[in-house]
Amino acid sequence: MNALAATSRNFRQASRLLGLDSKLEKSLLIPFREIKVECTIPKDDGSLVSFVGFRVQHDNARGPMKGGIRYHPEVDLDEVNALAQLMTWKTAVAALPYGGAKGGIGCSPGDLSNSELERLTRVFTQKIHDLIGTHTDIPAPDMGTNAQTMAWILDEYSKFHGHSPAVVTGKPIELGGSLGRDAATGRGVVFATESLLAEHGKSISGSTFIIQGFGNVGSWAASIFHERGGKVIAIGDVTGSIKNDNGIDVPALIKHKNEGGALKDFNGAEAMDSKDLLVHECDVLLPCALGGVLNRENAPHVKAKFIIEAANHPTDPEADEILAKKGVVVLPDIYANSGGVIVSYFEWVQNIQGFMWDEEKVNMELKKYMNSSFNNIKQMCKSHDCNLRMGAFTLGVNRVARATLLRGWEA
Ligand SMILES: NC(=O)C1=CN([C@@H]2O[C@H](COP(=O)(O)OP(=O)(O)OC[C@H]3O[C@@H](n4cnc5c(N)ncnc54)[C@H](O)[C@@H]3O)[C@@H](O)[C@H]2O)C=CC1
Ligand SMILES: O=C(O)CCC(=O)C(=O)O
Repeated sequence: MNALAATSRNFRQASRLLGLDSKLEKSLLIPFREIKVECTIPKDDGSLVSFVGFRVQHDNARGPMKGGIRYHPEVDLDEVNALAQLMTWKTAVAALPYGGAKGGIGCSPGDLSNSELERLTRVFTQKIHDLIGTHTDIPAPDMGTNAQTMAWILDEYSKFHGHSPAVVTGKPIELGGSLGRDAATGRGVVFATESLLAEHGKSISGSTFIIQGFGNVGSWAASIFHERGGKVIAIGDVTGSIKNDNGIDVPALIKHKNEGGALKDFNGAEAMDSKDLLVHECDVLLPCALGGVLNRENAPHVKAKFIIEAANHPTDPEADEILAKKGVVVLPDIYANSGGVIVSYFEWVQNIQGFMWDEEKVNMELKKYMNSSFNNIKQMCKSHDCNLRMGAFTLGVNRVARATLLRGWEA
C-alpha cells in the first residue's frame, strides 16, 4: 500500500473511533494546497538539468503549516501528501500551535555537487517563496537536507522578503538555529523509547537495539542509547549493514563515518545482509530511514519486542496487523519522531523573541513535551480501547477537528 493510502487509512480509522461527521472527515483529509514546480539549474559542466519540486500544505486550522523538505529520488506528490498529512497530526499530538506541510525534490543529493545543490535549493525557494513564511508555512530539514540547505533557503527568501530567520528551522546556530535541534529528533526518540520501556518494566540500559538509517536521526539516537548504557547490536544504512552482538562502539563508528568511512568497512563489527537487519533478534528495532520498510513479507519474521518509528510511516498497515498479532508493540511515528518538530517550534519561538535558550533548557523542555504527549496518548488508548497508533491518531485528529469546528464553516 502506498504511503498516502496507508496514512489516510489510519486517519479514517481514527475518525471512526472519534465519530467524526463525514463532511468534516473529508475536509480534514483534503490538503489545503499542493504546489508542484519545475526547477532547472545549470550543472557544474554547463549542461542544464531539471528536477520536480513539491510543497504540500495540508492543514492550517491550528496555526502556520510546518514540516521538512526531503531530497530523495523517490519523492513524488503522493509521498509528499502523506508526509504533509502526518505533520498535521504530529504537531497536534505534540500540542504545538502549528498545522502540517511537507516538501521535497525528486533528486539524488549524493550525485550533485555542493554548488549544484545550492543552485537547486535557491531555484526551488524562488518558486515557492510567496507561499511560505514565518506565519504561513515554515520548512525544516528532512531526509537528504540539513542545516546548510536551510541556510540557503533563508538567504534566498530574505532577498524577497527581508531578513526572516523564523521562515525556516533547523538552521545553523550562526544564523539563528537552536542549540539542540540537530540532535532533537534522535533525543526525542530516546525519551519516547524510555517511556515505553518503563511501562513494560524495562530500561534502556540492558536492552538491545537495532537501527536502520545512520543519518541525522539514526546516528543521534544510536549515540544517546549507547551513552545511556543501551547495547546497539546492529546498524544499517544505504551502503550496507553491520552487527556486533557485544554492542557496537557508536562514538567510534561516528568518527569512522565522519572521516569518510563506509559502514561496512568499520572494523568494530562484522558485515551482515541488509535484508536480515529488520528481522534480527533484539529488544528494540528502530527504522530511521525510509517509509514502508516493514511490510507483509518481513513482518512475520520480526523478532523485536518493540518497534519505535523514528522514520515516517515505516510500517505498512498490513505489517501493523501482523505485528499486533505477534504481540510486538509499535510506537507510532507521529509521536516517536516528534522531537524534531518540537525543537523546531522552540527555534521559531526563540527567533520571534530574538532570544536564545541554552541547550539544557531546550533538552529539558523537549523531555516535558515528549512525556506529556506519551501520557495523553495512553489516555486516548484507554478511552478508545485502542493501540498506540490509534491513541496517537485520535489525539491528533481530535485536536485538529475541534480547531476546525471552532473556526466555523461560514464562507
Ligand atoms: N531530520 C529530522 O529532524 C526528522 C526526520 N524524520 C524522519 O527520519 C527519517 C530519517 O531522516 P534523517 O535522519 O533526517 O535523514 P538523513 O538523510 O540524515 O539520513 C538518512 C539515512 O537513511 C539511510 N538510508 C537511505 N536509504 C536507505 C535504505 N534503502 N536502506 C537503509 N538505509 C537507508 C541513509 O544511508 C542515511 O543513513 C526519515 O523518514 C525522516 O522523514 C522524522 C522527523 C524529523
Ligand atoms: O522540524 C520540522 O519542522 C519538521 C520535521 C519533519 O519534517 C518531521 O517531523 O517529519
